[in-house]
Amino acid sequence: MTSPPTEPEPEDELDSALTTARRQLERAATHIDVDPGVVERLKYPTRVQQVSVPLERDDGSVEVFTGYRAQHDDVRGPYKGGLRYHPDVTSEECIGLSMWMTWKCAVMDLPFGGGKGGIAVDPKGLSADETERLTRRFAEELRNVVGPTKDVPAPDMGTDAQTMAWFMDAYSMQQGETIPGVVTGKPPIIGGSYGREKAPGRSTAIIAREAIDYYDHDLTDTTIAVQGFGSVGANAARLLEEWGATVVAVSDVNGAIYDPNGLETHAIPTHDEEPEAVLEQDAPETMTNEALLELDVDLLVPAAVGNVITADNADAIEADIVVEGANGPTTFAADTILEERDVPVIPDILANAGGVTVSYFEWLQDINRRQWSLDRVNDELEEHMLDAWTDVRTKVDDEGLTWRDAAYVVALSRIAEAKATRGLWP
Ligand SMILES: NC(=O)C1=CN([C@@H]2O[C@H](COP(=O)(O)OP(=O)(O)OC[C@H]3O[C@@H](n4cnc5c(N)ncnc54)[C@H](OP(=O)(O)O)[C@@H]3O)[C@@H](O)[C@H]2O)C=CC1
Ligand SMILES: O=C(O)CCC(=O)C(=O)O
Repeated sequence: MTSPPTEPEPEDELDSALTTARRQLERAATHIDVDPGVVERLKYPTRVQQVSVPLERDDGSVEVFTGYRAQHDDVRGPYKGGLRYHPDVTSEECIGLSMWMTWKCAVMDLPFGGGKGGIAVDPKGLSADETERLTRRFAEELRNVVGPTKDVPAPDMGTDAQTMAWFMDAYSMQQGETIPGVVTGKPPIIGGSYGREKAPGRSTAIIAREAIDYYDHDLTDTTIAVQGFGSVGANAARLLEEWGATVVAVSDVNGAIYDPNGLETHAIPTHDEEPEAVLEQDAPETMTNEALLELDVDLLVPAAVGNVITADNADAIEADIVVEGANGPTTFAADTILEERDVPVIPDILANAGGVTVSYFEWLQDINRRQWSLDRVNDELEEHMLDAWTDVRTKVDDEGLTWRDAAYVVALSRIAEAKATRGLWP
């Protein structure tokens, strides 16, 4: 078994999502009795499909973008995970993110494995028509690797319900029949689930609420800073405010607004409603994203991009609790520093798992051609999140693990047992 590095290493260059995911896996594996062969297999994806996606721009010129779909592991069910449109998308990033999806689905006990993909493109530089053409061509290029029983994409950064609608339509046209279950996160009118869009923010809020209670804080007396005001951050911030917390700071890519008396988060447009609008709102103070992370608040929710809490700023984090809304916001080295400083970090694979959980509900609805009410979705989500929280919390309490190690141990035990039961062929 590999020993985890004990000392944080300097981070001249930040680790890729893949390196971080592998280091987290190796560390977690030291806490359970797991076949080293299983751990070795889990360090690698089953496959990564790389495709060229040509796009005819609105001016008639042609540009070729690179797209990926990483499929990490499917021992527990079809690959599952989002499609990201962002300039920084790479093969390595998709593999790391697909590994996190494998653990996320397992920690939630969903019958899925992990996948992730995307296109290296700035979606803000595309018209709606261009985004549609790009998405349809991407669906065409991925036609052989996706499908309701193979690999089921969903929204992630830079994609949304409309993107999924185009993807589903293109795939259905290729197959000659309507197949809603090829993607989740679609609009409800074509088989999407009510509540999917807000689900990762909702689960982040639910887990934050439980963590606040666990550490003997009172939600109505809690100050919160949220980085990123998109699908995850805005919905988490708004719910936590509805539940009585004081959201003192939120941000978008350009910076943050701060009000020590609390912001009215429902009055601030989300990324979906109006990108880059946060700094235009009335607030007593503005600050950088870096300063937001270092605010002296009870709870910090990084909900934008990866690698924002690093060895360089981990010592300056003043929050009592960190709940990860984004995927991979904390580097491996920063995790170690925060552990030494007794700052609990509730990991992404638990906190933001509401998205994939409601995606699972959507997949069930599509297979059964039934639609659940929003109340049913939210009730079932609450139940699933509390079950997963209890599983992870029990490991924290009984074995003294960090929250991330505990979540990994829950996930890895389920995956390892499934692999042992199915065996390695040939
Ligand atoms: N959508 C989903 O279903 C799920 C998403 N996640 C993860 O949550 C994170 C956010 O995703 P999502 O909410 O969907 O994304 P969105 O695209 O909806 O929103 C992203 C938000 O982050 C802001 N942002 C972008 N770059 C930066 C930056 N460098 N610094 C600070 N803020 C920035 C954007 O600002 P602006 O408006 O100015 O562009 C926007 O407010 C990602 O890590 C994603 O993988 C996790 C689970 C599910
Ligand atoms: O809903 C899904 O299938 C995946 C969402 C996702 O990409 C994530 O949780 O990071």
